[in-house]
Amino acid sequence: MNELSFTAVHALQILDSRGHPTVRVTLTAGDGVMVTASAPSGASTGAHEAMELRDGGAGYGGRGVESAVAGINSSIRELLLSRSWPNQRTLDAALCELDGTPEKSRLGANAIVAVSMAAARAFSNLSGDSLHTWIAQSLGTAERLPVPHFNVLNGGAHSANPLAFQEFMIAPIGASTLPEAIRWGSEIYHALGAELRRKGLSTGLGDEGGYAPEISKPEEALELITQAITDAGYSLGEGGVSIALDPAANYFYHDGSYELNGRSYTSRELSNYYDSLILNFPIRSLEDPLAEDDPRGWPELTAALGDRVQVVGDDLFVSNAGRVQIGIETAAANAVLIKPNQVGTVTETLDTLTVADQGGFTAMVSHRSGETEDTFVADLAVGSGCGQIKSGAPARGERVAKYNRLLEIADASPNLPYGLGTAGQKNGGPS
Ligand SMILES: O=C(O)[C@@H](CO)OP(=O)(O)O
Ligand SMILES: [Mg+2]
Repeated sequence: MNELSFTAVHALQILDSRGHPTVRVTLTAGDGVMVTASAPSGASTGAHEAMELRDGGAGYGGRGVESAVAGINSSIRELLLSRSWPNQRTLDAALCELDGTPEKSRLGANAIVAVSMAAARAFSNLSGDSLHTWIAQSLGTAERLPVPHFNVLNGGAHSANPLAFQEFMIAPIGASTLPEAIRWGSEIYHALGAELRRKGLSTGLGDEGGYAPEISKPEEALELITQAITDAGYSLGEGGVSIALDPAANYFYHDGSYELNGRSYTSRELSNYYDSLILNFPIRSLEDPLAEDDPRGWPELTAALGDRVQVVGDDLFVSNAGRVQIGIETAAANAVLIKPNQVGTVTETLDTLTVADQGGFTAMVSHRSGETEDTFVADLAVGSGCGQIKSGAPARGERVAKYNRLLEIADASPNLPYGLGTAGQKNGGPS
């Protein structure tokens, strides 16, 4: 196989969907082909995420995105041009070595992930395959079009409303094709808007394009969403549309207890509360139901609910293979959320997917709340064959960029299967 060489490396600052600066990089390969990637950025972050160089955040040394860009245009540029590259793993390892810190804080995880994703595009071009097929070949997986999990109602750190839970997602698991799933999602999103207008509630949006009405109880949100699903003409649950929640519990965990609905919950009480929500609503997946600093709570919750719902670690695992391995050994969850910028390179992201799969965990590929028009995660979801993606609401450019990329892939590869696949088999849904 040919090795990859580069003739130019250039980074610049662009804006993300929240209007904050972020990094875009363009690499020119030896054959003249240019590839680009941009780094997203989270608002509700795990303590163990790789560290981006970001403006204004505490603990970032005030160096900001400008230094991330400067690092790419100097030392990373020098590294990439200094030799040819046999594969992604070698290139990512060299980036990590150049950074030299465990959390990628010197060059910045935002600089490193943008370069790593652009390099993956260059390697896929060199191999003559699409990015998703190159990912599948790197992982040894079968490609699959994932079930989109549309975040139609926002709370928590992604909105100003009093709702503690961060994300209320709809998953058209009963659709038979990806285009159909996307149509269902968009129809339900509009039905929800109409429902909110009828009730005199705000149709203002949160960070991920979902509505952010002034409601405070999760049950109210779930009633509105199930009504919208029915109004749009779809059935609830298997064969129709299921619901996934990301409470992002770090953000309502204070001094050892969970503060929501005007009271305090222990982790066991919160687990019982989720149990009642699961009984009353067609919920298939619960992400970060507990805080990352509640190590005893996670295995208890997973033992109680894990045979009925997917229990996904996001802030808990931060897409880190070592942390997922511990999660598997302690049965702390049964699934992992995959965000390349949480861990910082494509190679580490793929390794985490492999560890999860080997340990019997399912995986869901995810965007960040601060996004760009980059569509890498759409290809990652297809190539990994994990069967699930979340990319916000079916509205707003930076969110639909990913769904539109999935539609493009579906159009170009009509024989790819659609659906949850093993993610459904392990968690009670149809394949
Ligand atoms: O918690 C999450 O899952 C994400 C993405 O939806 O949010 P953020 O990017 O703010 O961490
Ligand atoms: Mg999350």
